[in-house]
Amino acid sequence: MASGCKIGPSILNSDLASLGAECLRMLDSGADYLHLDVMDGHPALQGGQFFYMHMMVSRPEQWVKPMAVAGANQYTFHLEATENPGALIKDIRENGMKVGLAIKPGTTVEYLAPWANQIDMALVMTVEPGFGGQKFMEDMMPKVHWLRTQFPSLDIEVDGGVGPDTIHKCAEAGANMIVSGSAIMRSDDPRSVINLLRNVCSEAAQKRSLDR
Ligand SMILES: O=C(CO)[C@@H](O)[C@H](O)COP(=O)(O)O
Ligand SMILES: [Fe+2]
Repeated sequence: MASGCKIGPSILNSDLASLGAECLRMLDSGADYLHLDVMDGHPALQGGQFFYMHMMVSRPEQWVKPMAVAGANQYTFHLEATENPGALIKDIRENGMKVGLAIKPGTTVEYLAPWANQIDMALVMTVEPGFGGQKFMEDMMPKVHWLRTQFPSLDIEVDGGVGPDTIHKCAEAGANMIVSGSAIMRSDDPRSVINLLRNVCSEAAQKRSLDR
C-alpha cells in the first residue's frame, strides 16, 4: 500500500517575509508535510523535518547536496530537466533523502514508468509548473489512474489547482499525496480544508482497497 493520505500545503503564494511562521501555522493546522517550491534563482530554506522539495529547476543535479545539508526530507525533480534520471536518483538517496519524480502536463506517463520502482513518489503536475492559483487540469487524471493501477504501492502526488472543488477527481483517480496552495493558504480555516482534503482522499483509498 502507498503510505496513506497526506496533505502538503504549498507555501509558494504565502507571505515570504514570514515563511517560518507560515510553515508553523500549517503544521499547527494539521499539515502532514510542507511542499516547498523552488525555482531557478530563488533561495532555499533552512532545516526542518517535513520539508518535501519540489525542484522546478533546470539543473536539478546541482541542488541535491545543498538541499540535503539544509535538512530537506524529500527531493522531487522533473523528469524533463535531466538527461540521467538514474544517476540523480542514486545521488539523492546517497544524500539521505527520499526521491520524488515529477512530470509536466505535456509528458506522458510512460516516460515515468521505467523509474517507478526506484522512486518513493511520483508527482503528476495538474498545472504547468510556475505559480500558484492556476486552474486544475482534470485531463491529467488518467495518468494518476494508470500509475495507481500499475504501481499500487507507489505514493502518487498531485500538484496544482487542488482544493475542495477538485479533490474528488484526484482521490478517485488514486492520488494519495495532495499538494494544495491557494485553497489552504487563502482560507480563514486552513485546518478544516486540510481535514476535508484528507477525508476525501482516505475514503477513496479505503474504497479501492475494499474493491480489490
Ligand atoms: O508547483 C506549484 C506551481 O508550479 C504548486 O505547488 C503551486 O504552488 C500550488 O498552488 P495551487 O495551484 O494549489 O494554488
Ligand atoms: Fe509544487
